[in-house]
Amino acid sequence: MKKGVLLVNLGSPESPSPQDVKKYLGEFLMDERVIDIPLIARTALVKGIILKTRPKASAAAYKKIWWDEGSPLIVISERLKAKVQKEVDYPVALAMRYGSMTIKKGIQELVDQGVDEVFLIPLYPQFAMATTETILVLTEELRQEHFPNVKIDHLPAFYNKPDYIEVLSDSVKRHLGGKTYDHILFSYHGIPERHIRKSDVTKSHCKIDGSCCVTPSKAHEFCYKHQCLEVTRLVAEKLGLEEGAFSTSFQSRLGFDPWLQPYTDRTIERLGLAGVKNMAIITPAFVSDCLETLEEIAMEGQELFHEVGGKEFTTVPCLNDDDSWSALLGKWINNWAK
Ligand SMILES: C=CC1=C(C)c2cc3[nH]c(cc4nc(cc5[nH]c(cc1n2)c(C)c5CCC(=O)O)C(CCC(=O)O)=C4C)c(C)c3C=C
Ligand SMILES: [Fe+2]
Ligand SMILES: [Fe+2]
Repeated sequence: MKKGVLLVNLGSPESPSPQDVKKYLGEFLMDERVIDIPLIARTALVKGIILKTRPKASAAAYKKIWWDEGSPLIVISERLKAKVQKEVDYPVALAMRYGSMTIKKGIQELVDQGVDEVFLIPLYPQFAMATTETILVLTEELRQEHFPNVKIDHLPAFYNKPDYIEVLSDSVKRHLGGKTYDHILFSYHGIPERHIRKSDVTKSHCKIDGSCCVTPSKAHEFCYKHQCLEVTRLVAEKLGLEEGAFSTSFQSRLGFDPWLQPYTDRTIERLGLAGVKNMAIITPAFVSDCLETLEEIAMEGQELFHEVGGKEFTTVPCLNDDDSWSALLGKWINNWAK
């Protein structure tokens, strides 16, 4: 069998125009694992409400972070792919869950090079139904329909792999440069609390309040909140951060359902009002910088912090195309191929 690798990230609009943003959001939010309500209600919510107002505001946000080469998330993922390719002897392709760089095209690109055994790498450290699961389900559907002779393995969520924690901690240390901060905030993309309950394989473990997340359980293999809290704990331990000098929060909520808490914007506000002058923020749910890190955190978050009396707001870049990150992916790929 000939082996190949498919890296998959979320995707981005084709351009920051309201039309392209609307098209992208339409595909993304109509995914039943992102907005997980019945089709009729989802269509009414997405097409009848969200797509009438959000594309204009989102397009303005995308314009602020767009690069000459395109969307930061796509450009960074392409740079990462090129570096991973240098680490391994197998063909590496890149696809996005939404948009024109489809998973089907990614598999086809590998098949055209003779590949019939694919290592699928969802580029998310933590499992969530809105990210890893939707990639795995769609890939399996595509395999059955178009590539029945191709074998596909995948890399599970890697949030607690010691080598990942080491690479992430080293990157954070390098970017924080030995300075001391009043507070270090680990901000993860939020999800509705309901998603946590749905992904609970035991059907009774997850209580959302966080107490369950520190009680060992089979549920943790698919519990986004547990996995986020673990990344914070493990990185804080590696960096020797003291209890109280760091915390975890969840950003980017949408709609009126309860999402994982505490919310990042309210946490930044609370920290500033409590007298924190100098804070750093790390975003380990994202492996590449994107709208949610470059605009929501580095721009909006900073503005909010200054409004409530904060002075220095340092954002740590994602792993992006760091040499140590591409080398680690190369190591995981070579281990899989053995
Ligand atoms: C119900 C809505 C959403 C869920 C659930 C959700 C989960 C989720 N998303 C990411 C990663 C990214 N999300 C990004 C953008 C983004 N996310 C949502 C909604 C949900 N995400 C929206 C509407 C948007 C678009 C922007 C906006 O209008 O606010 C991005 C950035 C993409 C880019 O082009 O830069 C990423 C990355 C994770 C990891 C996650 C669950 C764990
Ligand atoms: Fe999102
Ligand atoms: Fe939990």
